[in-house]
Amino acid sequence: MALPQAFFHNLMDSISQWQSLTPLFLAFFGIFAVACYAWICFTQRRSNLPPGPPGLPLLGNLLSLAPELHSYFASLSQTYGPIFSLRLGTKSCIVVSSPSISRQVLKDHDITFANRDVPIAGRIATYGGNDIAWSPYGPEWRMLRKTCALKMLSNTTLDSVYQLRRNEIRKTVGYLYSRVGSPVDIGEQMFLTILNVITNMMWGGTLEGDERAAVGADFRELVAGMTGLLGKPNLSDFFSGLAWFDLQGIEKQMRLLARRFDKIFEKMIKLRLEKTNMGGSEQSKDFLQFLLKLKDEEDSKPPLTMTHVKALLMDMVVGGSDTSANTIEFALAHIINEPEVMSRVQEELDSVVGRENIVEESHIHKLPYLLAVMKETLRLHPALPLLVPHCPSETTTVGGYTIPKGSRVFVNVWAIHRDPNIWDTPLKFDPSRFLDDAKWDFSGNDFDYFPFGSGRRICAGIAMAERTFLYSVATLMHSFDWKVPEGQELDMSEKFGIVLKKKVPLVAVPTPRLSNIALYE
Ligand code: HEM
Repeated sequence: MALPQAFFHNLMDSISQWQSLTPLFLAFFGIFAVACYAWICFTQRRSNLPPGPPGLPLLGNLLSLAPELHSYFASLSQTYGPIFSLRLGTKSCIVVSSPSISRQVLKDHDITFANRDVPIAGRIATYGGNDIAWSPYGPEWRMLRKTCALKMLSNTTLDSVYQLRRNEIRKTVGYLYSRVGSPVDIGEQMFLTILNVITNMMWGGTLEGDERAAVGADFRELVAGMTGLLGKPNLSDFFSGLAWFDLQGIEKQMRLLARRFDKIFEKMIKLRLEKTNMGGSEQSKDFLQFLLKLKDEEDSKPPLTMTHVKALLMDMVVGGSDTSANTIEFALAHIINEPEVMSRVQEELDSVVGRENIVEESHIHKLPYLLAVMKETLRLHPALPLLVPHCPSETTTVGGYTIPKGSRVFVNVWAIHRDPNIWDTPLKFDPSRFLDDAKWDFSGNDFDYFPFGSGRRICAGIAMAERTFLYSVATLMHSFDWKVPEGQELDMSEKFGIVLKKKVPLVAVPTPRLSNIALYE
């Protein structure tokens, strides 16, 4: 259903439940609407906002938004240029779609734009925005980011928990071997593998067996629910006066999901504290234990509270799972779709790993073609196509236009990655473009290519994402040949959300390619 229809449908549903709307409320609403409109006209006339499509009184451009926001914004930039503005209710939104303007936002004015305009759904999901992704730029954000960088996402920590990744990926290989000849939902398998790695790093062996599998299934549903709600335009964000009514029910749904997450976190924290109190060899060195210890240290500044601890756990689960799993799913879809790419990936693996061994993480640095496949996948399908929206802490001039303090700034990295002025045959999946030119990496220094963002708010999990992708795809392509089920065709279309995903899940059939059965155990 198109967004405006869906939007109105929801709205009418909500309104129809409100049989008791009183004339007083309607009068209040009318005065409020007229006042908002007058105020917006007044401020717009005085401002030098970037150009943009004309909007309706009060609603602005809300009703013309298309569900696939990233491609819709790309098409608007063809008309209105590399920086344009939209008005969504009372909120100014700015969309940036060129390397030079992205550089101004994310590098020249990095500190000013290193803030977030936190949507209501984001605030509820993260214990009031007390996490890394939604905290405003400042000491608290710095402390949270440093804590994660040092204790969960650094190369040293990642090296020390390689065995966890290895165990999970070997379990997945074993499962796939049991499904030889049958269709497998690859995104689902990758999500569960990655989630198990992350939760293992967070709270170690706290859960075992069936209970662990049950928590995994629960998480997948919860993460999908949360990223879905985070990608939906919410009236309450665009008309703060209406937030109280939660007309689309987004706040209510998010509260339910957040409560379910919280229950799991509470349980893990309780179990971890019990184990820690038992002392001695029972103590393990997982992230949760480190956080709980840091929380009790009086000299930690700013102090780390229990709310922060839970919000960080949420960032790791929600930020780290769907992003990596969806990228792997897109990559495998392209590899399966392009026999030449599949041959080159497998030839490289055979020459570096050999068919008598299994892939180890130490191999991944010797696989330049596979790294090029990762870069090409993230060029065509950057996991966060509009990054996490930025927000200037003061009114700033960018590209000659005024960007008002508090506006929501979308950087359309998806459009830049497909710009024919930058890329030859931009819609073709061609990893070799990254072999010929080594200038593109994940550092965010080049604004032609920055799938992890750039500047202070660049992704905190790049090292983990890179290892997860390369190790998983290498293992899957080394152990199996893949094809789509008889009579089916691969559909490569995307579905927009705060995290981009495949519209149609990738289902493929594995065939073993290693002769020694022991390599699948
Ligand atoms: C293919 C995988 C991934 C991609 C493409 C990706 C991409 C991104 C992007 C584009 C941003 C926003 C940057 C900005 O706002 O300018 C971001 C933020 C973030 N990512 Fe990732 N990410 C991935 C995996 C991960 C993983 C595995 C983790 C951790 C386990 C992680 C944790 C975070 C966090 C905490 C932030 C917020 C940073 C901040 O606001 O300071 N990401 N990511």
